[in-house]
Amino acid sequence: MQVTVLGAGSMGHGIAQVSAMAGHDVILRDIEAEFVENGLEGIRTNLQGGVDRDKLTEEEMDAALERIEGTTDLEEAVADADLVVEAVPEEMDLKKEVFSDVEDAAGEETVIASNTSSLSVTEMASALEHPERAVGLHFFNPPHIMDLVEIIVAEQTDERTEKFAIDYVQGIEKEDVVVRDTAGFATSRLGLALGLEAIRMVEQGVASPADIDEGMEIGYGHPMGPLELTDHVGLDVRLHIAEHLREELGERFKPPQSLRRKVRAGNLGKKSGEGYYVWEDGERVGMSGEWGGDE
Ligand SMILES: NC(=O)c1ccc[n+]([C@@H]2O[C@H](COP(=O)([O-])OP(=O)(O)OC[C@H]3O[C@@H](n4cnc5c(N)ncnc54)[C@H](O)[C@@H]3O)[C@@H](O)[C@H]2O)c1
Repeated sequence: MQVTVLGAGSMGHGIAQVSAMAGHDVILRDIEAEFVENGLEGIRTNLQGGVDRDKLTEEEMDAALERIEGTTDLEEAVADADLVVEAVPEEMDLKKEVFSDVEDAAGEETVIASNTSSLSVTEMASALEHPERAVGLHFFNPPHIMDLVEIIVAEQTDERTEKFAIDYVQGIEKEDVVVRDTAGFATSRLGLALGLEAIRMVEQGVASPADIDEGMEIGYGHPMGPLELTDHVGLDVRLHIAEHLREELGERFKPPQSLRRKVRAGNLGKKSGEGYYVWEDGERVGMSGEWGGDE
């Protein structure tokens, strides 16, 4: 089938890659040629990494790359698409505009999906004349490594669309969980609850960030502790989602003061070089602030 991905950023290029690896024809669209090219370059780098680690053959890499085309032209990108997945920035107005523009240029049967990690798919679907074709496909970062896709069923999503989404996710060899469209879905809500509590524990001096993380890694088998994960996701992103969930679900998602302070100071985690840890060249080199340097 033909899959179109809108937005060639962190998530979009990965979604294009896993779709092409599963044999789909893929069009990757962004607003500037440079962004499209960066996305395609990211896919080449990921696939070459897979070849280097013997995860796939050179032939499989070439075949996947052959199936991916880049463009900046929205109409051309969606005209023949069976599935469009948007991975544009997390802003409701933009997502609604993109949904509506896609519907104007796509066929009647095209399923229109959002990779939102927290926004209401039901609200996005309301921008469509045929909202029953809308669904959420919440991929995890990075899509070519992470096995889960959360399928978000909006109020308007019909059975055909839900089944289509499940078949697509299984076809790209990912695991699906089906979740009703509620704030934070299943994974963002639980993941954030753990992250915010860990931040409050650091504020209260319960333990150092490294000890809290190690407790969850070794004691609970989490691949990464909640504070290091917060640094990876971005403190600004977590704050934004916490504010949204507080509004929708109540005070238990109230963002801790230290999270706000760090964001105001520009300490956004790995991407800025400091969050709950200090980062150099993408590596964790120590703890931030009062926990002073060494771990
Ligand atoms: N980054 C993550 O860890 C993560 C994980 C799961 C879900 N998400 C969700 O995925 C979506 C994208 O996030 P990201 O981190 O990839 O963002 P990003 O900023 O890396 O990429 C977004 C891309 O969309 C492009 N874009 C903007 N307007 C567009 C339009 N009208 N049409 C096509 N492209 C457009 C931008 O130029 C940019 O290249 C968001 O909804 C985010 O919440 C992100």
